[in-house]
Amino acid sequence: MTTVAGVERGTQPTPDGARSVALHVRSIRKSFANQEVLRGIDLDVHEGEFLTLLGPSGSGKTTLLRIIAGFESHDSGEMRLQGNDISRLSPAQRDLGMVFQQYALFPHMTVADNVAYGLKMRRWDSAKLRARVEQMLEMVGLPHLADRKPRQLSGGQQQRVALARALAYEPKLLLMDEPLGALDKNLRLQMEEELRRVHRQLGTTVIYVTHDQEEALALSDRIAVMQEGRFAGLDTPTALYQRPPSTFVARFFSNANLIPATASSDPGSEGAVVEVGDCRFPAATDLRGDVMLAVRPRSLRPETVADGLTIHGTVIDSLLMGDDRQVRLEAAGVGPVVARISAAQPGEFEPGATVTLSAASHDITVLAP
Ligand SMILES: Nc1ncnc2c1ncn2[C@@H]1O[C@H](COP(=O)(O)OP(=O)(O)OP(=O)(O)O)[C@@H](O)[C@H]1O
Repeated sequence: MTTVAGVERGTQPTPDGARSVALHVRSIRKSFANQEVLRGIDLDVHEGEFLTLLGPSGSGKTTLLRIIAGFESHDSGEMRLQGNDISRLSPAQRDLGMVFQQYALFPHMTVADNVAYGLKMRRWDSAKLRARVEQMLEMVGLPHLADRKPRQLSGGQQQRVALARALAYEPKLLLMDEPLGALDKNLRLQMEEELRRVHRQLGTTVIYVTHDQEEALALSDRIAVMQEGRFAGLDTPTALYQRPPSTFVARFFSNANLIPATASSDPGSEGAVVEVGDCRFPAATDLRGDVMLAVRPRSLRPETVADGLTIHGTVIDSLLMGDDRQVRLEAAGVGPVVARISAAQPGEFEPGATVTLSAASHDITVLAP
């Protein structure tokens, strides 16, 4: 029952068919020395959901995760885990799984003992414990390294052990803060696949922190985009990417170009018409007056369209990126614009070249400025 956005993946419906809420967060506020870093966070994470907190440095992601974990107190608001108020519980009482970038393994213990640690703390009997450790090491592909010490492992292998350790006792909720941040790109992609597979297999509810859009896109059922202590958007990756709710999300999440325009009522229809320079096209929006058009680099193509935005510009630079070419141009009446065009596309895209690019109206989101 996996969908494109993966929303249904691994979730456990309640008898009435709705997905039950694992973590319920309402109106969480937090200030440090008069600076408000969380400004009223509302969030319901569903059973089995993989939810990512995505945002620039300082937007409050780690603070929110630490408050959920119990390492940090909140000033006001409420938090319930599977219906129970956890606000006053210590981190140990909350019993959550955690994988942090800096959350090191115990160096003096073997890999197997690291994975067994949480099970011993919970007094699992030894036969059950051994079977579980074996199963978890199997799951992360490291059964042959059970007797090694952490220093004898690569960074990626250490993160796999950390994941196995956090998941071993089937926590109600797994919190992960930039767990792949220290890994190189290839290893990160490999670990993303691994995380997706493990999540599908176990159906654990996960809250994941990252500032990397691609990582968030690859992993998440839903993404909460954080901006200065608030959610600027909370939706499936596809919805946020294709229909960003604000200019901040458009820029941060899909690297969209933001192009000033004017929207007015279309005398010929119920809808609106958007004007940029001498280009006019119908648009799906209730906004009128000054607006901002969000146009993703990939939506701009070297062709003309009947309904949409057409821009003429001079190429400033052109960068080959594998199958794509990233072209930056200065467009007449619009300003700087970035387009991402197939490298196989014939045509002149070298600096100084004059080009015409268009985006179809259905690929353009009209936003309040
Ligand atoms: N213990 C603290 N004392 C004072 N200020 C803090 C403390 N912890 C965090 N802050 C401030 O709160 C704000 C949010 O920090 P937080 O670490 O939650 O952001 P973040 O989105 O996780 O950033 P990053 O991606 O850089 O980790 C920042 O301005 C930070 O300086």
